[in-house]
Amino acid sequence: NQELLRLQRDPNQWVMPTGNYANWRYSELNQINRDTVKNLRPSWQFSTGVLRGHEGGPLVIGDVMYVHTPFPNRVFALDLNNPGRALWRYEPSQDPSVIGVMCCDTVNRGPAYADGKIILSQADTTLVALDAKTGKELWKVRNGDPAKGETSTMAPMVFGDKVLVGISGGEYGVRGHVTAYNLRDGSQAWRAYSVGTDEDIKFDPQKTTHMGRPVGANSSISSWQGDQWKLGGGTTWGWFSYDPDLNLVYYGSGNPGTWNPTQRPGDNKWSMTIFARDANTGQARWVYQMTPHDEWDYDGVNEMILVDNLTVRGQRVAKALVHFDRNGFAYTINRENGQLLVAEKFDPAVNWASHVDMETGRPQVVREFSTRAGGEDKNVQNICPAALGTKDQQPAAFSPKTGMFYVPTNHVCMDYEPFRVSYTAGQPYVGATLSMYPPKGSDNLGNFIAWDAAAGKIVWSKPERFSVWSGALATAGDIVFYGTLEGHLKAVDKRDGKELFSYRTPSGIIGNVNTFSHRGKQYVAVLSGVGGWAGIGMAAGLTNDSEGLGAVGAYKSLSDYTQLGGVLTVFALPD
Ligand SMILES: O=C(O)c1cc(C(=O)O)c2c(n1)C(=O)C(=O)c1cc(C(=O)O)[nH]c1-2
Repeated sequence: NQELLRLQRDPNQWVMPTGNYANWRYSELNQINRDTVKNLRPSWQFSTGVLRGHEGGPLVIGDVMYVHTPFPNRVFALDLNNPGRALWRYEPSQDPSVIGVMCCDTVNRGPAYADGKIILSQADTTLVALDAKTGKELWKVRNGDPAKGETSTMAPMVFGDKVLVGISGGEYGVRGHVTAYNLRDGSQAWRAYSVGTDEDIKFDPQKTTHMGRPVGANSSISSWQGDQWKLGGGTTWGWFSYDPDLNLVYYGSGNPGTWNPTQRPGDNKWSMTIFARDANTGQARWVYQMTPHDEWDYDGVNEMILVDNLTVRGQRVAKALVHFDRNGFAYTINRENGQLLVAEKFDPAVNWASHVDMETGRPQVVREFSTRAGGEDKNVQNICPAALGTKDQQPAAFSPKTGMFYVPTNHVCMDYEPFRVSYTAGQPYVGATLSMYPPKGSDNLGNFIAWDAAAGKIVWSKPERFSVWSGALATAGDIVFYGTLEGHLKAVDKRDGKELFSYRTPSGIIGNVNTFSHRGKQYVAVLSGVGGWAGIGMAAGLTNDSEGLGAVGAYKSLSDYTQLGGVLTVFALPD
């Protein structure tokens, strides 16, 4: 989209949830920097009136800030010339029964902006375009059916004249897809499934490649038993990135249907897969399946960060993609052709696989931590990472100034007991009982790390009491921001992770930090409002340790530090 290509270069604005098409979450602004950040103060705050987990962050277009909420998915257009005053408010009417089929809290990762429209993907899968000036509905379309467990939490993205959106419901046997709608009127342009026939998944058996080779005919269906692919999962609830020169969009697919691996033999393609698709047609150029035949719920949906000119073991790579997967491996890939360059653990605790075979691309699974090796109803213990991964949806930041990645991570292990389930539409299709805890010898559940994607190495690591469930922001001020589940907004030195600033906001932070400037002054904005999978105990009022798929027990003490409540805080330096 020409307008977005232009606007994403303007550091005064924040025009898409990911910062730019490459998912950098980086800003050239440097008024707030290593020396001045200690003076940062809240400038104004805004309560959203919604209690559950607030993911994503506000967009800033010109003089207007657009703030969204979890279900019921309110949107506020706030006037930056009169901070906190709403120019308009929008609240869709949605059947609240959708709340019951959202796996991991009622979160929403933010709307998209393009061509004078704000595009929101509601929990009930309605995609609605609003007039950015007035908040009036311009068009809306239904992308899925909550009665079958299809919901939405993700941020849509606009490419050219289309808006692309995915779907949630991997815990309900939903077959994932991404769908492009025409920005003009909401009519459907194309839809590509993660699993299914070559036509459904938009693969060309001869031209679409995996590890450099054509995938061949029926690559997905032949990797499933019988009709199981129809409940195959591979939902698409994470982030999109886009390379305008290659005209390719990148994203990952989630877990295969049912968490009980014994019930679904085969590689379960193309769940747990990175896709590179043509933005005009949806046709797949290349794919890479990170976790064939998943046994741990390591959804592959985390963001793909696009960087240029990396030198990996002496080889110059003009166009690379870096991805921190739930499975604990960080991948560096040639984004033109899908060639695997680096796959290394980004938490030393990761134990389910010894390494990734660089010839086949397959992780080498350690038998002791295979959840199917002992059959059903066997409790496999001390698997690291836990199902919520070494990193979940919380996005990392990239600084072109340092060439480093700044990654919010989880440091959590699990016991996993698979059991047999049968499918009923709209009912959980999980088939595993979990408990979660920190790795042996650790008492912290998270780390904030800096990562070198060419070498595949941690540069520094800063422990946090809880998982870092918020998205990072790197700036030209030589600092990196992130939020903690206790509710602190922190700024650290990009060189060594040394804490330079910490401020306690009213609730735990699972939102993504961003920055903008208005009338010559730099601001930093973040949503507080604890929740998400890590905070599901508090968000949904669950108290039994095994509830929330095992997250309730692990994060039990969170309520000693924070309480629910959505608040936007905007920070600035004193005049
Ligand atoms: O399979 C799915 O469709 C699906 C959807 C979502 C979601 O939409 O939020 C999550 C997950 N899976 C998931 O596995 C997960 O760890 C997770 C964490 C969160 C969150 O926002 O904290 N959502 C989701």
